[in-house]
Amino acid sequence: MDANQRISVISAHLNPPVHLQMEGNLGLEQMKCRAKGGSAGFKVAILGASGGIGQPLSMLMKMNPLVSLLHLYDVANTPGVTADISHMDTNAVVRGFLGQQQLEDALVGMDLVIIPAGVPRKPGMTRDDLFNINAGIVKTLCEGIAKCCPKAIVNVISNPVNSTVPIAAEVFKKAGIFDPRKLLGVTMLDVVRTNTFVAEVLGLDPREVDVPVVGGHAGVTILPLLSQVKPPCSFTADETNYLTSRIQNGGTEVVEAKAGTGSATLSMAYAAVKFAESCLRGLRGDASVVQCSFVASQVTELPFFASKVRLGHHGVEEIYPLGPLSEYERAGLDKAKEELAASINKGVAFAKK
Ligand SMILES: NC(=O)c1ccc[n+]([C@@H]2O[C@H](COP(=O)([O-])OP(=O)(O)OC[C@H]3O[C@@H](n4cnc5c(N)ncnc54)[C@H](O)[C@@H]3O)[C@@H](O)[C@H]2O)c1
Ligand SMILES: O=C(O)C[C@H](O)C(=O)O
Repeated sequence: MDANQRISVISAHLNPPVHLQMEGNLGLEQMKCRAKGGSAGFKVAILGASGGIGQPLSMLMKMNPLVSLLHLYDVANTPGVTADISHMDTNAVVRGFLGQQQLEDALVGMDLVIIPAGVPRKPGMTRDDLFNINAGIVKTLCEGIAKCCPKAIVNVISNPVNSTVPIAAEVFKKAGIFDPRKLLGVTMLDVVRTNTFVAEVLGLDPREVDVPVVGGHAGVTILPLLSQVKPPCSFTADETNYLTSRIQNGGTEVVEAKAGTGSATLSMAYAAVKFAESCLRGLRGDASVVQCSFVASQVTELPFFASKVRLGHHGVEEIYPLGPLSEYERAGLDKAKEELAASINKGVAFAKK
């Protein structure tokens, strides 16, 4: 870097870097080069970065060595969050973007876009009660993605996931860029919770436990396949009932404990980073990266369904079948599919309006 460039970088840092139009002669393209630094890495945008999930998620992604450039976008408070996180002495370069007029700059060139933008539940609400506000937010953000980074992998966190993922798909179809491999609804928190609760019952370290959770991300659509638990073991009927109910109501447990101040944020940020890291490892070409996710699918007759997927260079490379189900799980699957069908249709109808 020559002296002029150094002066430009210093002056940019004296004025908090809220957007990429740097002073001096350091333009967007050069900035992207600098952001790559000496080491290879992926470019990741977080939309809704100032929120309860967005802030810890931004912090954890800044700590992730696979990330070289981190764009933090929100309609509020990104200057402060960006200034704060940018002081962490990790590799990723952080840039903030505030408000709709900076959405496109936030998205250009991104490899992975994570969307936790939108309102959370309060006690007494279902995730579907968030539809009226969050559907429009996700639609607008996905229109930006379609225009500015149509090849990016997209991780949708905003609820109701069972509807927001179909909305995103419709937006991408309308723009002519839909690639089902690249759109992933984040159901990782259900897996994280399941592993934790199962480990409690079995007296194991949760890191040793792995249970697939299929279906969707709301109430009865969250279907843990306890019969497929690793390490293999069996549960009594009471244990199965207790675990299934606790897993399906895990979100509500947090919403009620937070008593009107929001829903899961910290465990969600943890789960989102675990999932995003798997997507990045897939992009990098790591073998056998498998997670559960709500994706366009032919595993059932529904157009979207959560199940185990293998992640690779293009996103979802393979979707695994559900495997053998217990009678209890088969009954759960019927209930899950009925509710899921309605949520998917609602999302599609909204996006087609
Ligand atoms: N998929 C999951 O497992 C899961 C888990 C927890 C929460 N959630 C969902 O994630 C969403 C966010 O939850 P939270 O607790 O972080 O909420 P929050 O209210 O704390 O934060 C949401 C953020 O989104 C921003 N925002 C609003 N409109 C925006 C727009 N048009 N563009 C960009 N940003 C915008 C807000 O300014 C805010 O910073 C909720 O819908 C919640 O239900 C999903
Ligand atoms: O429960 C919620 O509303 C948030 C999230 O979907 C969760 O599962 O914690």
